[in-house]
Parts: sequence; C-alpha cells; structure tokens
Amino acid sequence: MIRLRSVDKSYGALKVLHGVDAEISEGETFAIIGPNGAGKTTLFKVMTGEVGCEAGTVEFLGKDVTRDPAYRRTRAGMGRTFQVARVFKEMTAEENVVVAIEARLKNAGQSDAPWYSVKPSRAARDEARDLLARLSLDRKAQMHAAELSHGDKKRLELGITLAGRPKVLMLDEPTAGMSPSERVGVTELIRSISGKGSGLTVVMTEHDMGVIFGLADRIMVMNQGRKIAEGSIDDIRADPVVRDVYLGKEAHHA
Ligand SMILES: Nc1ncnc2c1ncn2[C@@H]1O[C@H](COP(=O)(O)OP(=O)(O)OP(=O)(O)O)[C@@H](O)[C@H]1O
Repeated sequence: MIRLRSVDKSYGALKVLHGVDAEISEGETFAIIGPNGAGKTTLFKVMTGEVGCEAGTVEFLGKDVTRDPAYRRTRAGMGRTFQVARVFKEMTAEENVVVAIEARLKNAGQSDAPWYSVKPSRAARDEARDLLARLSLDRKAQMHAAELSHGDKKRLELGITLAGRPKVLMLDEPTAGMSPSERVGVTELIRSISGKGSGLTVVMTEHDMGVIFGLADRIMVMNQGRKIAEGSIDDIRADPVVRDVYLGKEAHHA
C-alpha cells in the first residue's frame, strides 16, 4: 500500500527524519508511536504529501508519488483525518457526509451535479444515512456540526473521510482531546470499520497506548527522527530499547 525508502526531512536547519524506511501492507492497521518531537506527524505528512522530503521516496499502490501533492494522493485513495476535526460547522452532520459523497461521485465521473447541489441525489442521502448509522450519529444527523461534541465531530470527520471510499485511512491522533469514554467509543468504531474482511488499511499516529494496543497489527517506534523498532504489539512491548525511551517514560508518568 505505502512504501517509504530512506526518507530524510528537515525544517530549515533542523533535521527531523533520518533515512526512515516503512512498508505498510494492504488490510493492516499500522501505528506510528514515539515520544513528543520524535517525528511521527512529519513522517505521516510525508506519506500524505502535506510536506515533501529532501531525500528518499514514497510509493502508494506501487507508484512513486514522492512529488505528488496531497490532493492527488487523496484522489488515488488516501483518506485523512486531522488532530482537530475538519468539518463544515454550519452544515448538518448529514449534509457534511452528503457533500463528501457527491464529491466522490463527481470525481469518478458519476455525477453531473455541482460539487454541492441544493438538492442532493436520493442515493447520496441514503448512503449518508447508512454511514451516519454506522458511526452511531444517526440521531444527530440533522444537528449542525458546530453543535456536536468533540467526540462526535471526530466521528463525523471519519464519516466524511469514509464517504470518499479510501483504500487507506490515515488517522492523525484520532483520540486527541477526547474523554476516556469517547476514546473507547472511537477505538471500537475504528476496529469495526477496519476489521478483517473490510480490506481497509489504516495508518495512525497516537499517544494513547491503550488505543494503540487495542487496534494496531504492527507498530513502528520513532525516536529523534529515526525508526528504533518495528513489530507486533508483543514485539514492541518486549523490546528493551522501546521500554527505555518510550514505554518506560509512559509508565513513569502513569
Ligand atoms: N513546520 C515546522 N517547522 C519547524 N519545525 C517543525 C515543524 N513541524 C515540526 N517541527 C519540529 O520537528 C520535530 C518533529 O516534530 P513532529 O511534529 O513530527 O513530532 P511528533 O513526534 O509528531 O511530536 P508530537 O508527539 O509532539 O506531536 C520537532 O522538533 C518539531 O518541533
């Protein structure tokens, strides 16, 4: 799905990624973890195309996309959510999802409607309602997005992203700023949409180890811009270097 080879990235004089390699396979949930400032978000943005890299390559679906901007990668099937949910606040939850469905149909040449028509198609509305039901937002479908709780806004953003039918779902700290119960809910939701048989690949950065251990098939650990470990949850838990630089610190904070 995604392959990074020897990626270097600097912000001015500050080098934040040093020769990072990564390979993400179809259908897996891949998590990037590490202490603050380790370079997780930067690596994530190199994958999505929000930032470029000075050296190395990024492949998506077997094609070199290193020079492709983010919107091209989105069109090719990379869906992304943000640390602060991006939704149209003045529109209802249903309208937010309908717009995303109409945009997908339009990009696929299956709709002549303007990017947002005043009267959306019946098919788009039905699909939006199904999606909102899967996200447990059906009873809030007619609420304006601005009125939704933080957790529900994140759910809605996930719905908008899923409406684009991505091949890979890129989640940047999906539980950031959530209450413990919202975290559990979103973890279950991600598990339900990315479970075996869904075919969906998920790449996520996340600070909450409970969320990571509940979701990830494979974990990559970053420290100071380098990959220091990669493997299953059990591998990562048992890795003495990881325990030292990351899990150890978490445990001290706990
Ligand atoms: N736009 C930017 N301009 C300059 N420096 C940046 C920029 N973005 C990030 N950095 C720096 O790059 C380093 C890596 O940041 P990055 O956000 O990738 O780390 P992170 O592991 O995601 O951290 P966190 O867990 O705190 O989100 C940090 O030292 C950060 O200050």
